[in-house]
Amino acid sequence: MDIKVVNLNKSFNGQQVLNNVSMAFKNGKITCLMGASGKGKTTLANIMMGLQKADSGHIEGLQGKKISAVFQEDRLIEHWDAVKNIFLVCRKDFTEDYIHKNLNKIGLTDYEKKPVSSLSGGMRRRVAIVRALLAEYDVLIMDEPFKGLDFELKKQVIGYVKKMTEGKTVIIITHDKDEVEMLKADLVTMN
Ligand SMILES: Nc1ncnc2c1ncn2[C@@H]1O[C@H](COP(=O)(O)OP(=O)(O)OP(=O)(O)O)[C@@H](O)[C@H]1O
Repeated sequence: MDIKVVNLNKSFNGQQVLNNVSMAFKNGKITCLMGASGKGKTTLANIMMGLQKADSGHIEGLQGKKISAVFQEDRLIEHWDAVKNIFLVCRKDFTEDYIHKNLNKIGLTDYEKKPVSSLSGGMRRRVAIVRALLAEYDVLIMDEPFKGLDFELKKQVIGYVKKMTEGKTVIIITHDKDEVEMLKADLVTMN
């Protein structure tokens, strides 16, 4: 079932952020959500994840679905290493060895037994991405997940995300048209 956002409204302190927003995300496909800063993309993602409540309107197609997420911030446990961060939330049938393989696949090296606080921004980003992808989910929501990765790395990580999410419903918030093309994703714009 597709995800349908129907007539969603949300205000903060009397300022309307979402004004009768309606849109759809295709089941089993990657859709990019674009729109100028401040248009409410993150707010919509938060409502989809149940982290915030809409003032009115509703969302269809998420009932009983497990959602995994990459937030704008990495939200890692700073004093734990990468593998421990991922192992905490990944599918219970995944081993530490499999986690290492996934980190290596997107070019991560020299991360072992180090607190993630000591890794570079691009390394931490990739840890957050692998953590989301190895969790159990039906729907994956990613808020500017590739921001800060250089072009070559972005290509590599996007290839990995595409492969790992085949057949899943994925929503990616981005400001970058190149990413939409590289992902061969559908595009939904917030006006
Ligand atoms: N908890 C909150 N309290 C008050 N205002 C908020 C809150 N969350 C978001 N806003 C406001 O809502 C508006 C939309 O914010 P949001 O982060 O959803 O936009 P966005 O489209 O994701 O922006 P960006 O592309 O810059 O990430 C902004 O004006 C923001 O200041």
